[in-house]
Amino acid sequence: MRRDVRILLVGEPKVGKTSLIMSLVSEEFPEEVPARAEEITIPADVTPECVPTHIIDYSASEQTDEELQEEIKRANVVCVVYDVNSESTIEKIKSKWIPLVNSSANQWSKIPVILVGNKSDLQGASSMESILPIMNQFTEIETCVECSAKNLKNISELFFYAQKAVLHPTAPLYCPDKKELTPACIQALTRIFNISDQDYDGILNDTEMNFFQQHCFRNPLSPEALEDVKSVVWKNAPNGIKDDGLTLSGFLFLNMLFIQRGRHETTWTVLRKFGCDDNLELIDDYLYPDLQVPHNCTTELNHYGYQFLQRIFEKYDVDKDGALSPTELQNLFSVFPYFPWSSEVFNVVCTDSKGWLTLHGYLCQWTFTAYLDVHHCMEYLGYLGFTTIANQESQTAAITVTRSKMIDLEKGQTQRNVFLCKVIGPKGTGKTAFLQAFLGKNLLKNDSAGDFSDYTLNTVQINGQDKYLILNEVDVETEFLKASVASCDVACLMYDISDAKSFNYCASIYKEHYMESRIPCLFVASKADLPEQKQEHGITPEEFCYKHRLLAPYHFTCRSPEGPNTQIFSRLALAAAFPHLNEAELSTSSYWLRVTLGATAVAVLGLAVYKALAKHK
Ligand SMILES: Nc1nc2c(ncn2[C@@H]2O[C@H](COP(=O)(O)OP(=O)(O)OP(=O)(O)O)[C@@H](O)[C@H]2O)c(=O)[nH]1
Ligand SMILES: [Ca+2]
Ligand SMILES: [Ca+2]
Ligand SMILES: [Mg+2]
Ligand SMILES: [Mg+2]
Repeated sequence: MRRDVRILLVGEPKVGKTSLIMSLVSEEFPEEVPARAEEITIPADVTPECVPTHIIDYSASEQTDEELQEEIKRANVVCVVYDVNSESTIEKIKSKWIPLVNSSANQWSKIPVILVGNKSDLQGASSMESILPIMNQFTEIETCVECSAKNLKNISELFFYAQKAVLHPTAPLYCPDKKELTPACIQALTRIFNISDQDYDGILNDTEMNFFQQHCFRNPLSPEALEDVKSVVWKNAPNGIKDDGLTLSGFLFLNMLFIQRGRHETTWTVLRKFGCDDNLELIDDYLYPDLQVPHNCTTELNHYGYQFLQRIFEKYDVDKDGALSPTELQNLFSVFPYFPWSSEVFNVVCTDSKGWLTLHGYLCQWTFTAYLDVHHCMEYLGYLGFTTIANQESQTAAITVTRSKMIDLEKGQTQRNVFLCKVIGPKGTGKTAFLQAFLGKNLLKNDSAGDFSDYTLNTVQINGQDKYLILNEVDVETEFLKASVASCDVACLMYDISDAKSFNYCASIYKEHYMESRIPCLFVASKADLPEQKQEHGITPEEFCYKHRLLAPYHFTCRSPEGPNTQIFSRLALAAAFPHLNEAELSTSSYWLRVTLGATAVAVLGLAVYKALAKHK
């Protein structure tokens, strides 16, 4: 909504423009007036809409045509004044004044016009007969009013209408020609209806209408008023009421009625409460609230966020099967201007056997967006009506910004719930298979289809609590690893047991990026079902890890009868959550490490022996 209003009065000489302004200001009719009144400003607190308002006079005897055009450009609304007793001043409305206003305004937005018939005290018959055809011809005319500067009749009304035409314009909402709401208005109101229809039965029941009323107008609706509203709709639009509640068409009808009765401000209040600007687009302040995320801090959904999102899931899971079918998901996003999630999503988080998002997968996806792209996350929450339903000032209430990781490291504990793990290794090592295994999907069995993302996300239990772990695969060959890419909560360096060159990459990545850092590291030996090749590195991976006080490489394979072993993911999460423990733990337990190192060697040997025996069969 505009923060000030500039009203310009134009019209033929001697119709009474200056007198109208003087009458408003002094509350009495001035017998003598100058040709042109000084610009006056009415302070916000004495105007009905509480917006400072400037009133500007025009006089042909004092101003040039250029000056007039300049003033029209600066005006927010133009009052074309005529004399109700003078046909020639009425004729000039369409032959001169409205074309002049239109040609001065910029081509995209027409300046609203109000027709003001002055000197009604001298009037014989009403001028309405001559005025109505003009109103029909020019849709930019908001309204017309007959008044008298002499009797002080309708003077404050005139300025009130002018103010309203600026603050609550008709044009975006309503086509006077077709006598219906504009498509943009229908779209905006439909979104509002869908958000307010909390149980998603297509009807606003009494509770939902009260909630809506409270949200928009901060006051409750009396039971009588509620019944009145419903009966007005029922009488005029019978399919506007169903099961004693308001349907979407009833809701649209009601808003049209407000507008037709000149109560635009009611519909505008509703639209603005739900974030619309004067063009019926959601305003930036609403979609992108300011949120500062300092360096070394991350963003997570908090319980307000999860509670709201779960509610939305349950609302749209109409068949209550615990998963969102494509149609259900489509409906969930019906309040969005575009579909926000690509098909990749279905390979980033868990789905059911049909490939549909379960509540768990859905919450994981939101967690993911909140962590990696918090501004989009808040934008989406805005479309979904978070502030309305959760009764919060802005979407920032759904987000927790974690404290700096430096503090976590100092204190030796973290309040974070979401951790980022980089899975780094040469191309073809099996990173994607590893990432998909985290979702319980076996790439070798073609459990998953479609586009793979470089990310997967799931929950992992740490000390009985669910934590989110994000895996992000990074090919080391394609781009030389940048420090910013290396940064994470835990690094998973992956080499291919069957490729003699692959460990070299991991070893150099480790030395370059992690050896001196406080980021815990785990080595994973992939394709553990294949015969192990001797790595072309001075020392064996086991020796390398031992030397650098790391856990021995974890052997991982997707090709085992019982499917991939997922224990590694708990290990990664644990290392991410307790980075400070790792070094200490490892240095005091080196004896035990040596034991596990030995055990691994035997296990590998065992496998090799088995393979050799199998060959001989
Ligand atoms: N009876 C009657 N006379 C009015 C009314 N309003 C203005 N007049 C008279 O009409 C004449 C012109 O009024 P102005 O206010 O000077 O008209 P204006 O439109 O400002 O004229 P310009 O500045 O020359 O363009 C004056 O004699 C006013 O007293 C009214 O409501 N009723
Ligand atoms: Ca409902
Ligand atoms: Ca469902
Ligand atoms: Mg004048
Ligand atoms: Mg890959």
